[in-house]
Amino acid sequence: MSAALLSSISLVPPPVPNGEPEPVQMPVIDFSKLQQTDGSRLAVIRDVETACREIGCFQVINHGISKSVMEGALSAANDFFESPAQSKAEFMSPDITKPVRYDCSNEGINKSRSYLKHYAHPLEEWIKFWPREPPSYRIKMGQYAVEIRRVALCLMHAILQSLGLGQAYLGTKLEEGIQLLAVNSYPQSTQPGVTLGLAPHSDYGFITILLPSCPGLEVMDPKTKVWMSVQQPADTLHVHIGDHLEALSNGKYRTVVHRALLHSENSRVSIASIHGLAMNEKVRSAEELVDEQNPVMYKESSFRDFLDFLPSKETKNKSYIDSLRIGAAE
Ligand SMILES: O=C(O)CCC(=O)C(=O)O
Ligand SMILES: [Fe+2]
Repeated sequence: MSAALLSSISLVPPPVPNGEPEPVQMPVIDFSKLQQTDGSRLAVIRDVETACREIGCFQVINHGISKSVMEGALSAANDFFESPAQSKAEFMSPDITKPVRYDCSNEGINKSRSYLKHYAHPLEEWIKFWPREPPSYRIKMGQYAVEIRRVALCLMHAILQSLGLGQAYLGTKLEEGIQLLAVNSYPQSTQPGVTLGLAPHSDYGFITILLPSCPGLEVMDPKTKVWMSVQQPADTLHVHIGDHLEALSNGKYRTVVHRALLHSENSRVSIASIHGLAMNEKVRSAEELVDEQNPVMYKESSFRDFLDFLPSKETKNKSYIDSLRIGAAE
């Protein structure tokens, strides 16, 4: 492992190199207060509502995931990408329905991102497909996957409450839902100025929780369309809203357009944990959020529909969320 890469596995973000925009502090949600039953939870639910409506992302503190679990997952990710090409190659496949997929082709939006994607819930069903190299990958990534899902479920219930639907709105559908880990690797930038690692896109699910080894994530301000460089203090988790939550909320909350830039001083790994409903479960705009002024704005769709959309011709002209928006320009 290179010294540069080793030094990037730390939860203390290195200083932002000269010439790059000042990072923006995102709204902060105190996760520990969501566990309380008194007014503190309601105050945090109001903060969740404001963050989701105004910017579509927030950061979570006091989530209870230990530093060693977070660092363990980042170092397992890093060690996987550093492992011999041969052990990564076994996961290369054009079939996007495979349980584990590695891609270093830098095609499409992956300007200079290599990634490993795999399902993570239920863990016992999927972990047997995960990489054996490095030997600690399954243990460390598995621990992180379980912990981050606990946080994700609580946040998704809080988001449903913030929409006025009640935290139990979807019954057990969130618990039965999928978790997909996108484990990303970006080289250190060799060019002066901004270099794209991952081109602008939104994530398909309800929420994505991101853990990076160093800065690089940018989110688009939904009002001004200006890119904001995300500041993620040590030990926090970055959460953003995905396409299916936009659809469920009937547009009250908007999916977050984001991209990743290469860092000028470090190579970078990030782990995106994507959470949504089960593969064939259709997401619909909540009836409670539909009235004469707010007619249904989205077609119903499932994760399976998203997988079918990816290789389709339609993908070339529009994003998945655009394909769901009723009345959007064809
Ligand atoms: O690496 C990042 O910061 C972003 C990753 C991402 O957007 C994704 O995996 O969908
Ligand atoms: Fe993303």
